[in-house]
Amino acid sequence: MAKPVDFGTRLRSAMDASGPLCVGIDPHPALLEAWGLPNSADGVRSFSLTVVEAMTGAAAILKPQVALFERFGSAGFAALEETLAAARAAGLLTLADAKRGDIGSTMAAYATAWLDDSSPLASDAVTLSPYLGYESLRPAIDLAASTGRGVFVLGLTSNPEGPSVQHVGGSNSVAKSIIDQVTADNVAAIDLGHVGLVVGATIGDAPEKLGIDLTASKAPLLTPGLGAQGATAQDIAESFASSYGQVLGTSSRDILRAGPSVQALRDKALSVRDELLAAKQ
Ligand SMILES: O=C(O)c1cc(=O)[nH]c(=O)n1[C@@H]1O[C@H](COP(=O)(O)O)[C@@H](O)[C@H]1O
Repeated sequence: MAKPVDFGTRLRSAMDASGPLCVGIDPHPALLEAWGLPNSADGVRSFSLTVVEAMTGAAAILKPQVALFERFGSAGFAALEETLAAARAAGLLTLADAKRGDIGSTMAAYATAWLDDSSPLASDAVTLSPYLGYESLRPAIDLAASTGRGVFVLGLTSNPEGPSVQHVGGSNSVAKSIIDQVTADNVAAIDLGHVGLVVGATIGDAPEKLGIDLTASKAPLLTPGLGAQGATAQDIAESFASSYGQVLGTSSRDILRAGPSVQALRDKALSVRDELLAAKQ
């Protein structure tokens, strides 16, 4: 069988075609209510399919937040499967925000669930938590490589509690050690590698303070924190500087609040995308 095109190449093509934007599908109860939808699996399905329709051609990738589907059990997972299938049919990449991380043998099962062609939940990429040690993620990193998919490993997260773990060690910080290992996994990539990093839009000068070189990592950089958590495209441009070309700006509530009108959602996403493009230095 022909080797699949690698994730970094597929993501770069999508970013070139539609802009450097990832739209989160986070069907929170308050958003469902604002959209006039029930707080149920049916409501979540309708919400998510509307986002897929609105974002076709306006975003490079969609990021369904798995917990907001999972809360409805099997019916919620069915809605997630339908959402992933609709995105695929529309030519949109998908990033399952599941934040998985476990001992290697269990990690292999998580990898199969989110990254194997045979799984109904197969996505183009999945978010991973490296707290059990970066190498414990190996089954997912390797399966992603062999199936043309990607992973996004938490590096410097957007929440205020993140530094209490990630900055520990100063110039030899926990975050730097994770990012160094991502860099090693992406070494053969020409442009973007298949191992992405989650680096919040809210991190300020943390990379500089911690001596972290995001550019050398060749990682696609997912930057939550834009919009609802207070960060702007300009903040991202300042924090990321020479790695800005790797940035995939991501926003959920700030864009989703424009719904339920498909046109209003699309217009809002396009304006966030244009701000990201304009902030490029
Ligand atoms: O991995 C993530 O997506 C993530 C990492 C992080 O550091 N911060 C963060 O906010 N996220 C997710 O990104 C989304 C942000 O949502 P908004 O704040 O509504 O834009 C949520 O789904 C979070 O779970």
